[in-house]
Amino acid sequence: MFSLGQLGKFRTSPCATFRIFYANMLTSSSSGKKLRVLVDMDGVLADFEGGFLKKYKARYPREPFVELEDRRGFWVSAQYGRLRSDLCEKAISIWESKDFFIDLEPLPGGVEAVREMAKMENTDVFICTSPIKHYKHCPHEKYAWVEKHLGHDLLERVILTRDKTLISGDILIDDKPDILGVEPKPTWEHILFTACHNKHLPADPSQRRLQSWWDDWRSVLDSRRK
Ligand SMILES: Cc1cn([C@H]2C[C@H](O)[C@@H](COP(=O)(O)O)O2)c(=O)[nH]c1=O
Ligand SMILES: [Mg+2]
Repeated sequence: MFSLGQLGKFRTSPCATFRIFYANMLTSSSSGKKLRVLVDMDGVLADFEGGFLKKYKARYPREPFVELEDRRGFWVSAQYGRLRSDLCEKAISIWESKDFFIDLEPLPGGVEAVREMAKMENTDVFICTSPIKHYKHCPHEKYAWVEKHLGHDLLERVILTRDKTLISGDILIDDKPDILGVEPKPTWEHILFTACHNKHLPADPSQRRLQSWWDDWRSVLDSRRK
């Protein structure tokens, strides 16, 4: 704030000076000083893998399946297709069904972490998630999941996109190891969130990880603050 002495040095009137001062304050807080955190949903906030396996076993009790500890690679459908070619379609039928996305359980600590981020000063948090192209249930249920677990206000912060490289942010917390799209140089640093399908990948010194929501995500955010 300015002292009265400092105000005397301004050529404009005190009222005009305060108007300029507050305008500058508003401009600087909305011009990129806040840390913008993008948080993925499936595999980061919502237990996609656990929910899939439970519903797959219930619908196809006699078919082979992959234990979560044996999961390799991001695409469930690809691994099931390698097990037996027709199982790829059976896997897809699970997440294309009504109530798949809304029924996903929250992953431990995720909802609490997002709620805390949303209250942090100088931080803007967004839920950044890719819907499936079979759009009958998924987009609606993703919004419903956010409302159910994070509350109505967080609906303002939902971004549905098939291409996360187009979204600007400082950090993207996501379980998919390779996040590609039309923008070759996304603005965010990708923090790889550990999941059953990516935990065996060799350590990559150029990519930071969060092992879970019990890991020190606050320090990761702080490390990107300007
Ligand atoms: C494993 C797997 C996932 N999907 C779909 C399901 C979700 O809508 C997205 C992943 O979204 P995220 O924002 O990257 O978490 O992909 C799929 O179509 N096939 C799969 O095998
Ligand atoms: Mg994900």
